[in-house]
Amino acid sequence: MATAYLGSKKANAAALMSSPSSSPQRILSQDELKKIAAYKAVEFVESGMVLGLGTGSTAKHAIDRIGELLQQGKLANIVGIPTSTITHEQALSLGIPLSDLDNHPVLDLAIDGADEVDPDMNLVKGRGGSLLREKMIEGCCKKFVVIVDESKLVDYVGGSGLAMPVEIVPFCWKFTAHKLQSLFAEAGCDAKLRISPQNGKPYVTDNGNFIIDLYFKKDIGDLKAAGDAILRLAGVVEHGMFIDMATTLIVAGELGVTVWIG
Ligand SMILES: O=C(CO)[C@H](O)[C@H](O)COP(=O)(O)O
Repeated sequence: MATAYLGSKKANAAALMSSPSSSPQRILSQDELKKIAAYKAVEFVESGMVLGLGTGSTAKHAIDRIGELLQQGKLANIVGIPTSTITHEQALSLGIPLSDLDNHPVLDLAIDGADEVDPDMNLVKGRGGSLLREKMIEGCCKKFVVIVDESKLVDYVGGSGLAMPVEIVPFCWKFTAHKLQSLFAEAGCDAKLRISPQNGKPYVTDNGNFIIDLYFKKDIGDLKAAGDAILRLAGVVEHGMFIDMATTLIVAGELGVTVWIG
């Protein structure tokens, strides 16, 4: 599969958006594309690195690959910092040595998926529920490599019509959900408590919190201002917009892999 290395965010966003994602003849499955992006990202990993290990079906492929390379002796002395309990368990099962931010406050590299990527490499993350730990860990990395299949590319944050998650404390969650919805009334925001499909109860994060999923009908505009307004609400722990955090974006599509360096 061909790889293109691109440098300028705006120009290449346009190029990526015009890639033929709507082609009627789909050759590779979405999961195969995720795996291709993940394996490409692992090419950035070197022995001795402290690595942020992301969460989700795309990041899972990268962690499997890191485990495989360690077992083959092609990588050594890796320290992984997992972004969720599920990733912690996966990494442990693969024999990847693990640590945490208390012991390794600066990471060499993190690899993680995303739910949306806008033309400026701003992300929506957290549909898998791990946004707080992801943001803490990925905010401490010298390099943050984001891996997606081309379906994750959007014109603007919220543009997929799917959720922008916000982690909140459980105390009076309806009050906080209402405040969040009111904040984005002009964008036609709908705020919904995330429910666990396993037990029909509120979804509880690794940190014991709830998640409110925000759905926007329109572009919310200034992301930094929106993020700051969300964080000013008492009851909010963190939001799923990762603004100006990604340093490298790897997109796998039907025509090949694009490595987009911000
Ligand atoms: O933010 C995340 C988890 O909290 C994931 O990175 C995001 O949901 C993408 O998941 P997937 O790789 O399964 O599509």
